[in-house]
Amino acid sequence: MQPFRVFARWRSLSADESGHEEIQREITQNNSTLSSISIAAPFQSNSLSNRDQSWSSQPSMTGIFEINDNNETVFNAVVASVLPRVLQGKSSNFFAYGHSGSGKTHTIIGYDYENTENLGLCLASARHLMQELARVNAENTGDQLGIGIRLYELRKNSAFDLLNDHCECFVREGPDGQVYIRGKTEMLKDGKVRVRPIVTKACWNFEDLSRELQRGLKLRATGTSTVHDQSSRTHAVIELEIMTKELLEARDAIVERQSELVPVGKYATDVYLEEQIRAVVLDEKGKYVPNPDYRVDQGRIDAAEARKADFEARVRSAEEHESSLFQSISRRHACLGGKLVFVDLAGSEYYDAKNGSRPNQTAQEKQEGRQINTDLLALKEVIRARAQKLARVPFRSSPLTMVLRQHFQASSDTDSAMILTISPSARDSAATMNTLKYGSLVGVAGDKK
Ligand SMILES: Nc1ncnc2c1ncn2[C@@H]1O[C@H](COP(=O)(O)OP(=O)(O)OP(=O)(O)O)[C@@H](O)[C@H]1O
Repeated sequence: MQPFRVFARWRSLSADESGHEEIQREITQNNSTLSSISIAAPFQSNSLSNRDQSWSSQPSMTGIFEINDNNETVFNAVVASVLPRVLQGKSSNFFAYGHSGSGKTHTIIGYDYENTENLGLCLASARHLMQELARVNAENTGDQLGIGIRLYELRKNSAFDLLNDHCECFVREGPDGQVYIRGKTEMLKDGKVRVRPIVTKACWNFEDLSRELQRGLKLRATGTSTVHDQSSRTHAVIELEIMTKELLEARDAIVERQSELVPVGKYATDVYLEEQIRAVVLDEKGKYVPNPDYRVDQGRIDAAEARKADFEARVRSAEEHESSLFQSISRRHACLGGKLVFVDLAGSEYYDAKNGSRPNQTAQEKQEGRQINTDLLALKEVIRARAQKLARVPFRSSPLTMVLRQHFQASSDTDSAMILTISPSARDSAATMNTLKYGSLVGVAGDKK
């Protein structure tokens, strides 16, 4: 079986492309279950050099969807088979990769929320999971299972929380090696401090979840100025996790305890530094020497450290409570913690290592373009390293792979997939070919041992 499944999806010509010449394409089913795509660009296309006028991918595609295939067909082929595993508490990741306007959002979320056959992969999955959870909930009177949704867009080192007013959060690796996405430290009205992570909204039925998602996506649009182009300049991440109210509360309690620890930890550091500074003076040669008139108040340092240790213990106790609660609920419901992660990647037009940045870009756009290239290259390398079972997987290479690390580590690659969204318009030949080249490299990664 292919270590990481790659699919390609041709979208139909849009209204303003009607009359455009289409890319000539051919699919070859190889001896394995994998297919390859050959494309021959029309000769009047001036977007390709002669060298690039025809090209064949390696056998790397698990499936290829044609323009008449709707979202339901894609869902059935790509995601439906992993849902039973998610209902066993496992995780899977799905990526949409393609240039701006090629159909990533159409595939991941969909634009028609009313017709089930048009729901994107994320909403269709949520609908199926909610149906299953409703059946389980009806049979038991104790735990009520639902889906926690997180929705954020990633740009450089920041994540913008679309379920929390587009609040900016930062991607950081903690001393424990885990990656955290946290907002700025906020001072609340009651004087308490809070360090917000990305918000998880608990939903108990499909309609609520769909509404939350739509509300968040509107923020994505209004949080930017030139909507279409901007949406391609961020990676949108949607996480769906099966959970209960108690579990969510236990996780909120951890955040609360961690927030309480922040000022206490800072005070302990300040006290230590203050004491060390008072304990030295500058001599006539400008060197720091011990201050004969001051003795470090070790008692003050110890008291601050003891208080910090106390608050650290409170965090650990909240974490232990969450962990034991998780274990006890999952003994009753194996689906707890089952997770699906969908990533609508930034436009692949930025991934053009050979030709560099696009014309007419501002300095900021160029810098963002470079970051997106780094992210997309890093993602390919992570998938390749995992498929080849290398000892070192380069998760730290970019903020995107840092954020996705926990999801990759929790999931099996054979249950994850990338969908390459491609336009059949000859005008987009170069972009389409770049997308196919990238996907082909991802798809054959496991064979290059
Ligand atoms: N397979 C498809 N069938 C029908 N229409 C499609 C398909 N794919 C995309 N479209 C339409 O094409 C347009 C652009 O698609 P979409 O917004 O999904 O592109 P995108 O890749 O997400 O763009 P961006 O990266 O700029 O956000 C939309 O109007 C969408 O409805």
